[in-house]
Amino acid sequence: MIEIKAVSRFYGIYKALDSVTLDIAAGEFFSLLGPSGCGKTTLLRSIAGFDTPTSGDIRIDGQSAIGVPPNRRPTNMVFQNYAIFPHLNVAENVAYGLKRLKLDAQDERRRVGDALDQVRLSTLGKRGAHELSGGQRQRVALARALVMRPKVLLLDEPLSALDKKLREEMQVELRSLQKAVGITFVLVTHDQYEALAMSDRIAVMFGGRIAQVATPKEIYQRPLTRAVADFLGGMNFMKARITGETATDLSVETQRFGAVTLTKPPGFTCGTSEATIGIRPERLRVLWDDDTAPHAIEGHVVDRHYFGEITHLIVNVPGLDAPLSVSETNNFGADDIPVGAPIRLAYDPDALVALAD
Ligand SMILES: Nc1ncnc2c1ncn2[C@@H]1O[C@H](COP(=O)(O)OP(=O)(O)OP(=O)(O)O)[C@@H](O)[C@H]1O
Repeated sequence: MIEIKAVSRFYGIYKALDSVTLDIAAGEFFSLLGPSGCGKTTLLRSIAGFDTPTSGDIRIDGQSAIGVPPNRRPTNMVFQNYAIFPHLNVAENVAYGLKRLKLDAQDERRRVGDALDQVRLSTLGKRGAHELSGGQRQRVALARALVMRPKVLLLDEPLSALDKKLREEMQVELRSLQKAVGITFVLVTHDQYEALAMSDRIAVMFGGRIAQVATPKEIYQRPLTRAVADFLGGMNFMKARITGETATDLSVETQRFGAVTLTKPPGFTCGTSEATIGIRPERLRVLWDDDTAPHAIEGHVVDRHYFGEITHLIVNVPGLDAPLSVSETNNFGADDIPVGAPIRLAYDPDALVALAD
């Protein structure tokens, strides 16, 4: 549906996009995720036609979009600071973009009604724009884009102005809206949880480049680089000695996690004697009383942070460069483990990943 081929964008000598190549499928909910300044908005604006790549090609629905103005593309964009007109009511706001299509009044009414239904605002058509909550205003902005019946909806941090609870509700709503309308959504966000919760696939970007493209589960559980692992959540990083290497695998020996064979990440520099490996904090499980596990390590709790449903334990393990971070649910009393207590942690060797730098 959208083919991005070797797209670069220079601002003077600054490279905001560095040879980005990416395919987004029809009907996909695709997220561009990365820290501020990584180039994700520039890429989205290039798909919309508000920015022009310095080199490379963007094809939408099989046709090159380079040189095609935004209003001639089968795309529509929902901006971060969604401008809705304060002097128009909800239905008039939604109808605004349709005026240039010069539809007959009945057609126009039907399309506005459909768009309001899609965002569950059909009872609020007559409301003034200033009489709406943040979530309702966001839905008006979505309806304004959907009423144009685009093949691709581009969303630039659409939920960032909403408070946490409403944002989480809107994430669920946006996801089901996308499934219901069946069109391609491309979302820009710097919030990893938002990307994980909503997307079919995520591209993680750093410094104008794509670091990894994968499903939420794969990118969280199998990050290819240290930076991707770190951006997507907590990760315990460790150095491991390389004892064997094939085209696809890396055998390593670690101080406390023993000898393991891991998938070699593409881009891993061969010929080094050390690798970085990682394990997510929730993949370390507290062993209580007489519990046993095929793989376990021992240490002492040096700090504890309470987060309601979970507790983070910081565990010192002799022989490791840094204490381990452990995320445990509070169902069994992890929030009561005293600082200083000895602790045993179970893990599954499959949870270890080798990471390229
Ligand atoms: N018009 C411009 N002129 C010069 N530099 C620009 C321009 N627009 C963007 N940049 C630079 O290009 C880089 C990428 O910007 P972009 O807005 O795409 O980042 P982003 O990942 O979307 O960040 P944010 O989340 O903060 O919006 C940034 O370093 C930014 O300063």
